[in-house]
Amino acid sequence: MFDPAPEYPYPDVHRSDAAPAPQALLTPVIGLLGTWRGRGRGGYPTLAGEFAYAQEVTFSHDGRPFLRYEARAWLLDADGTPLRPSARESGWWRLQPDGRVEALITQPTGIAEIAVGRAADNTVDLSTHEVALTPTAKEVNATRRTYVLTDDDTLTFVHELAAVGQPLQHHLSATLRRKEKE
Ligand code: HEM
Repeated sequence: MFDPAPEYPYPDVHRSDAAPAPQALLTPVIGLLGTWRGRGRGGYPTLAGEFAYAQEVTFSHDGRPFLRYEARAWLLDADGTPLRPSARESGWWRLQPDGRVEALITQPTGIAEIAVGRAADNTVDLSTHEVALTPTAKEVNATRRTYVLTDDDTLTFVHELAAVGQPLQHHLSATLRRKEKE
């Protein structure tokens, strides 16, 4: 006979004052917990021009020393009206002693990144360790992501990209605000 399992008993939490308490290694990234939303601009030498976009980013944890990370973006026209869905990605940021971070990030465009870096002084800086591509993905060689908490409720994000034959350079910058605490 089928014995149904109970509901998953360890939900993710999006704030530092909820149970379970964040694991001690998460200390340098505690300020990121929650959902962030804002606007940015992007471009690349291979693209016709700059573009405007909006982005929503969520960090949560389940009491263990890693963050669950999710981000989705959508393009905006000159009036701020949504044009179409754009990049999405999700992954895991594994916190190590001394603020070292190992991140695994995958995208529906066939790109899987392993990035390493540090979280310290309200800044997380992640650079490519390895990129894996599905057979039909665009060529991506490296990225660099910098997240800076400029105050409790403001997160800036800069993304640099080495792809399709171009050296590492600016692809995106955004300023995000914390959504109401859940
Ligand atoms: C907020 C997130 C992002 C936004 C809004 C964004 C936006 C865009 C846009 C608008 C394009 C032009 C093609 C198109 O219209 O779809 C593009 C191209 C591209 N993006 Fe992004 N992107 C984002 C994140 C990323 C990330 C994380 C990577 C790689 C790890 C990436 C790699 C690329 C590559 C390789 C191209 C193709 C360039 C070419 O073929 O000339 N993007 N992006």
